[in-house]
Amino acid sequence: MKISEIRVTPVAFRDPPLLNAAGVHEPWALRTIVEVITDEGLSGLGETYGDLDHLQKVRQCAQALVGVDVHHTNEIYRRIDTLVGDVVSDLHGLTGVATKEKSVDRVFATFEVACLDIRGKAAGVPVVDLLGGRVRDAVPYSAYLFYKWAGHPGEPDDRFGAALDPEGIVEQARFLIDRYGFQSIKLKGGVYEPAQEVAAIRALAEAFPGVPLRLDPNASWTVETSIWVGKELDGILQYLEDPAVDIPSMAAVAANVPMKLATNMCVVTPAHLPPALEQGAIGVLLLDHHYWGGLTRSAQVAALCGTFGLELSMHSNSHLGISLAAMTHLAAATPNLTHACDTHTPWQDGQDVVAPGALRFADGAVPVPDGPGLGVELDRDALARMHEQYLACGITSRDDTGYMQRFEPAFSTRRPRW
Ligand SMILES: O=C([O-])C(=O)C[C@H](O)[C@@H](O)C(=O)[O-]
Ligand SMILES: [Mg+2]
Repeated sequence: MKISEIRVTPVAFRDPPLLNAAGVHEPWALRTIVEVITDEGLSGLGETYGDLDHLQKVRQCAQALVGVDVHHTNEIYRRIDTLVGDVVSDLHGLTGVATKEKSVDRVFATFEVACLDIRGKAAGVPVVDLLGGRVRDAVPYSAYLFYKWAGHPGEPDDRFGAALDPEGIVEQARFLIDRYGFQSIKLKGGVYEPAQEVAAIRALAEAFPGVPLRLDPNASWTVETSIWVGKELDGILQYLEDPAVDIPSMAAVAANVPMKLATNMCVVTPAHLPPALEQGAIGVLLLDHHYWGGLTRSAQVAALCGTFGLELSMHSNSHLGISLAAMTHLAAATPNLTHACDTHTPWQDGQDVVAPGALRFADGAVPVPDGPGLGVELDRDALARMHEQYLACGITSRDDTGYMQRFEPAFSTRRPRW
């Protein structure tokens, strides 16, 4: 089953003004959709970041993969490793440092997912079966709360409304839980003074007793502030995500707070695991196949985490249904991924490049799609429409900070901020 063609299509979709430590989400989020087609006429789907420098690398690598068998992912990795010469970093900086290895893994991941989609279709089995088979029929996700403006400046309010204080955050949680049935809650912090974010978590604990809660300020706090927050939220947080900026400061926090620390920022590539383990910096790793090198490599990292006593959750950026399907197959096949995963799906509010039906939420969980491969089909009209949106929207790389500075020129992403 040799690759005969790869189509790479950047797309844009509406995104609400979600606030984070880097600034605020722009009106359009970007993704790149990859279709790998084989000489036998089977095709597979991948989804990845839409930032221009990453898109260019995906395009360049796509050409170099024609002729490779879809089973030969080592050869696919080798070719991509040769081509991805320099480091690609996120402008928003919310997924940790950029390294050469991570840049290669980020490009490779989308092709690996598409190859697994093809291999599943060829064998007549879902991708989860290529990863060892399901250990759960449905994958729990958490309600991913954000402080947010009522709407983008100059536009009408969106359907989610404003959430600028603890009451607004509780209201947002109710809105998402009523619609999706989520049974865990994550609050994106690093936006307001830590005391306000502590108050928001306390308000959530009161409104949703017994529901696991997490807080993620994206490395906005000093070690001292992180320890203060950790002690304030003793017995309330399930885990505290990336309070401090690097492995040594996370280790200093971990030694002094009662709950486990989680990360998708200080451990983002295999080379970060040994120092993080040695220093006891984290108790939970947020996997993300988009930068951990695809589904198979993520499963290997998960096994390693099991060996070394790290718990697992899953990280998410703004994404569409191909990614949600891939995340769900991976999580369904990963026995030690016991925490509910992050997803931005509710914020995309039904916009998608995949045909409706295969993916749905029931009680906050996504049942593993049954069809062969990823189990999702491309909606070509939606793809064309979202590509037109990409061409028209004028955004080519995510820049939460630049967008925020249009409204608050003094806004700074200094870390730690508090
Ligand atoms: O640390 C995290 O969980 C993230 O960085 C997830 C997303 O990037 C989130 O912060 C966002 O989209 O603003
Ligand atoms: Mg995080």
